[in-house]
Amino acid sequence: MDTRALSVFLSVAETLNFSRSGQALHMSVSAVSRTVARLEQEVGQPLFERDRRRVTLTRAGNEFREYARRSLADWQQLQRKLGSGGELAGEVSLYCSVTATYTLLAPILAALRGTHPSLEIMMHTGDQADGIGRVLEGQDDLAVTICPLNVPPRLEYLPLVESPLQFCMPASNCQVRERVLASQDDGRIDWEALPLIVPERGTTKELLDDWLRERDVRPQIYAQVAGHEAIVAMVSLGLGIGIAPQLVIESSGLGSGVDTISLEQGLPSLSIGLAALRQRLASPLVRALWEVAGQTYPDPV
Ligand SMILES: CC(=O)[C@](C)(O)C(=O)O
Repeated sequence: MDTRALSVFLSVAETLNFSRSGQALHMSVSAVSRTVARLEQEVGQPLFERDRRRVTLTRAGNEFREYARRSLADWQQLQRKLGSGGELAGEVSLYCSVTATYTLLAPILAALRGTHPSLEIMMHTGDQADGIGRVLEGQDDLAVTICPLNVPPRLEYLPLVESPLQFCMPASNCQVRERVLASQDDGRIDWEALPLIVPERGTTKELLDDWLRERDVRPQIYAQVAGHEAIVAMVSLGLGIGIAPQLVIESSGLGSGVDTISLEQGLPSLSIGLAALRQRLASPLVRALWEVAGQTYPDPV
């Protein structure tokens, strides 16, 4: 984009004097004339009328002045947005669970501060199960989420880490724990006798439902909860057994409050990663975060 030519034109449109504009722009009069002549060629019409006494704008020149002002203003705005030296600047909105902010995301954001210091993250936290819906509806550019069983075609998914989905029980002595331990001694857990704290919605709920159905277990649901952190918290209080990704159990700060229940045929491992609309990945800002995330976790399996 030849913004220089537009600036020269705007100066002449202002001074209506080629030599005065030349002086102001530190250009020779002939260079100013050549620049204007080139623009007139591109437009296909004269922009100025010149006679020996004065210079005036033609009608096309007046129109072109509006265009040149708009273009230069847009260009300057874009430059400001991109920061000096073409650096990416602007906001990306990201949805994730509280756990994801201080586990998965912490190293990604640290890397971003080095590579793209003017990229700002607008973070929204909540149940990771809502991430896919929020991205599909355009509420957020990106979400950290467990890979859905079926990735919608409009969506791109970038796996970052794997974490096994685990059953967990209270770590301190209580009725629930005693019952789990007693039934474990018999070699099998009586699932129907244990209060179960389960996810309200999302992939982990679907996986648990499948797991229970395959074993013909009709569980006693104690509570349906939004967010794995809430499940772990309730389990640590002795209210029941629950499920959560190992990552959430380990980093909950309540880690010592819950124990994982080891099973021969437990729940499947989960892929946790980033989701975005394909279309949104065309934005350089969204793409930058995506790429830095991929570099931060190069080997997700
Ligand atoms: C998907 C995700 O962000 C976690 C950390 O696994 C979760 O919150 O469940």
